[in-house]
Amino acid sequence: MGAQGPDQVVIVGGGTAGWMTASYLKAAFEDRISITLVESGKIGTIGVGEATFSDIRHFFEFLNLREEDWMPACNATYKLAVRFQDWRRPGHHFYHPFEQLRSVNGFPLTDWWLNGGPGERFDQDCFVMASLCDAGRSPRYLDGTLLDQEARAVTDEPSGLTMSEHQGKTQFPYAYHFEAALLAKYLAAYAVDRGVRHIVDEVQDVRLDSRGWIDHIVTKEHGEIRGDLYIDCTGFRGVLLNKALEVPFMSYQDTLPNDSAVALQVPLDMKKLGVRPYTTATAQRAGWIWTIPLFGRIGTGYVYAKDYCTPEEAERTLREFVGPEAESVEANHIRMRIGRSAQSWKNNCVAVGLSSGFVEPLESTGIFFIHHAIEQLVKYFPAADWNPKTRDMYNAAVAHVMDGVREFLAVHYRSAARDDTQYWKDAKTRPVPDALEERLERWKAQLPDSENIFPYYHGLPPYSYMCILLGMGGIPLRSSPAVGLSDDTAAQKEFQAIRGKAQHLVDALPTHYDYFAEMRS
Ligand SMILES: Cc1cc2nc3c(=O)[nH]c(=O)nc-3n(C[C@H](O)[C@H](O)[C@H](O)COP(=O)(O)OP(=O)(O)OC[C@H]3O[C@@H](n4cnc5c(N)ncnc54)[C@H](O)[C@@H]3O)c2cc1C
Ligand SMILES: N[C@@H](Cc1c[nH]c2cc(Cl)ccc12)C(=O)O
Repeated sequence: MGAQGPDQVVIVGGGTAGWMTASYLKAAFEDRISITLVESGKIGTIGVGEATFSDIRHFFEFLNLREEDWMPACNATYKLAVRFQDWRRPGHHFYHPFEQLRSVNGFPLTDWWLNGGPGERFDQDCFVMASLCDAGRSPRYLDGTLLDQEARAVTDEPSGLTMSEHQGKTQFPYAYHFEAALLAKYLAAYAVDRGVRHIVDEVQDVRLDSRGWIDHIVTKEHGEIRGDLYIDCTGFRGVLLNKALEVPFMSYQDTLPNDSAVALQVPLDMKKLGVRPYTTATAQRAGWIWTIPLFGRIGTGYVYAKDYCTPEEAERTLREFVGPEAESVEANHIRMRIGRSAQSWKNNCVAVGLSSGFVEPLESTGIFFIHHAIEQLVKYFPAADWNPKTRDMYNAAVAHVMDGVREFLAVHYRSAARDDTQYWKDAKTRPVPDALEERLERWKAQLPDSENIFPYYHGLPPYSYMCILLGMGGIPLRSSPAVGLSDDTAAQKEFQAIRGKAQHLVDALPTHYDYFAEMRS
């Protein structure tokens, strides 16, 4: 250990979590810490074609990586929204977009929409992005400029803030789709180039000292490896935190029953078919199917609850959904551990990634959890005295993010109008996390705002809750009485402005495919 504190870091696991952590810590502390990353050559990583939050741009900025550098290497595309298909009824869709919701006279535009919006679709009337998604547009022009003046101002946003500090200040207009396994490979080169020692070997044992702290790990071929701080990035196995240090795992299964997935990577002729600029989540009999457009292929998979559907049935449903293009592609069946570790940091071990916690990928939060954990680890990096208060603050921040996202996902199922199978009927009566029942009652009286959603930072702003409640259609909502009593001229003008801007952008912007064909040429 150095004079400042722990400076020998050992990371176990070479998936997205392991390499994101190694590269970020190197960017933060350079050669003032030494990092060894051990990954098994035999135990595979999870990588299915992932979607992200927009905040991940801060990760790339921190590493000084530009889109032109990393995106082509990861088959990445832009994500303007999540499209929820068939959650209300077959044939219905709505978007949860990356776009700040406008307010008029102190009320969100959605409140005015409930009182008398111009059309049937709240997403198209209140957000420009819904029309861009329907039309398959890129958020950038072919020369790389962002879609409009307002969004350009967002790129001048203050730098050097963590994600939680950015929340509510600006809303960047897009996130990404990419192959997480390729990102891990790309970041491995970045990290090794900056001095990270990379060992391919299996950790067979974790030896503790008399206080129960990790003393060293034992590998199959490289013997003992010692460090001050150990980072567990071993995925659902939780080799260090859950197994060796016996930190219990708290399941979220009572409120979020989906525990299984079957995934396919399907090569497609994107030139012919185009590339959708959004993630699609299509409701199914016992769960939902994700469709993530990558460059040259789609990542797709059925997330389901095995209490309601067998793996064979799930694979059959997925293959029928995708069509003949998937015939020669092998399916990957995955059991998901849904919930979080009781503490993600115990003694000298911090878990990052699936070993820390995971919820089903409905709102693409896995990589957001990793990014958030790494930012918090830097913020609360231990000193020589290993002050337990630092650890406690880290554990609270990480737990809040996951518990908050758990609530947000539970809202999706509780509010979905669909009730055609036992799975969807049970979704209406399944218990929800503490305090959400009361929040739902409040939202029936007044749309969600920052005062009445989950009270700690968890990545989701109030407008995200509004989108889900308005789109899912199963919970009665009403506009504020004050909106009904007010002159709505300004609101109607705003609706018109959105429609006009959407039309202009649909006409002016290139297709999503054309943008990436140009970027790669
Ligand atoms: C079905 C599904 C869909 C998902 N979709 C999304 C999405 O759309 N968006 C998103 O943000 N996230 C998504 N995720 C989550 C995302 O894929 C993961 O968070 C991410 O890939 C990080 O995984 P990881 O690195 O924690 O674990 P893994 O990828 O499982 O890596 C574990 C690593 O630990 C190593 N290891 C394990 N045991 C040992 C040992 N004894 N010795 C040495 N090494 C060991 C393995 O070799 C491997 O390198 C999804 C996850 C699943 C399951
Ligand atoms: N901080 C997140 C929150 C967010 C705001 N809008 C959306 C939309 C979707 Cl689909 C996911 C997430 C979000 C972010 O900006 O990424």
